[in-house]
Amino acid sequence: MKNTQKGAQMLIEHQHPDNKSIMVAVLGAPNVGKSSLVNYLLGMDLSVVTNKAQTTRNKIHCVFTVDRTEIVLVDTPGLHKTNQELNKRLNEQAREGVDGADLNLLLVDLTRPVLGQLEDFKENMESDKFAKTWVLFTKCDRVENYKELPLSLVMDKMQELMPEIEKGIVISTKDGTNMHNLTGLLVDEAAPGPHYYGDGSVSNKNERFFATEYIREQAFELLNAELPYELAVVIDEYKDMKPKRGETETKVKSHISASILVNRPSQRAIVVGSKGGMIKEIGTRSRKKIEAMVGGQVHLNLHVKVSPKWFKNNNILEELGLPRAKNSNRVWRSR
Ligand SMILES: Nc1nc2c(ncn2[C@@H]2O[C@H](COP(=O)(O)OP(=O)(O)OP(=O)(O)O)[C@@H](O)[C@H]2O)c(=O)[nH]1
Repeated sequence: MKNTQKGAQMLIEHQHPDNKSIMVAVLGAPNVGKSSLVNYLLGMDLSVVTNKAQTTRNKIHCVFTVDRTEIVLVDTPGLHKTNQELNKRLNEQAREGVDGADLNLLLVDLTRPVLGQLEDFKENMESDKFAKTWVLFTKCDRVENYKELPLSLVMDKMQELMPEIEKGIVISTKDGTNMHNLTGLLVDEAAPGPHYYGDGSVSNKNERFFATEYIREQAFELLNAELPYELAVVIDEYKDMKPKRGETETKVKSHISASILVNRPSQRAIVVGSKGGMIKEIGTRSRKKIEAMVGGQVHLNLHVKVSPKWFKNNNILEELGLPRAKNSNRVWRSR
């Protein structure tokens, strides 16, 4: 997906001799605040955020620049113990996220026991080798007197468990604690070289991908309990209509038909809601977000389909960008 700056000028700019870049994997357990961090640094709501665990299902490159430094954040699904096929593939996405990263940001939630989160991370990552890692202690706005916590002792223990850990930073994306500081540290850490994304892209994923994400995000927000985890969104049709003569670019209409897949017929009834109220609300909310992304009007058609055990179906998982085998879709060059 691209930002609005002119392509040719940007291609020249990305070759500038003063350019620097860094690839940063954003890792941690479900719900620790990975996507919130990415969106904060990006300055836009690109990655989906909900209060439910396991919202992010794909590794997503999110790109921003500070002066001549390009920072590529790789948002990843939360790592967790699992035997289920879908969850195994989510873990695989996170493992691929560290592949080729110059730096890992390992997020641990200050409102939960922190050492346990690190132990789980090491176990679920199934690797003994990591790039340089910084621990980000998240959600400090929710911890009274966090400054009095014995974090240097915790850091010593963490470094014993994982020697790649170089430093720890307390942050909050709610009140901005240390976010400016973190950006500066990332810029300092970047190495001289051309930008990975010189064409103005803000992500390696396209608008079609984010359309499914925003529909799923709204469904996650609006539906209760366990249902969201048995739900997926696939696009059936995505058509950009050219503006008619006299119409401005901003009036461009996209026609999107998408299906919300559920596992059982009873779930279909919940997603449709009484008199279609729930699906209508999911549609209205996600359409607004997609319109903000594409900068034009969107006509969104949503259907709910029962697709039993879709989360074990290889074809559907592949369509959702979750291949079985280790299969990196990196677009950057190695240094
Ligand atoms: N109070 C507070 N809440 C936060 C902060 N960062 C994230 N949250 C909340 O924590 C919840 C999870 O945030 P996400 O950014 O979706 O977490 P994630 O790690 O990407 O989650 P997964 O996609 O499940 O792996 C959301 O309700 C956020 O609003 C923070 O700094 N302070």
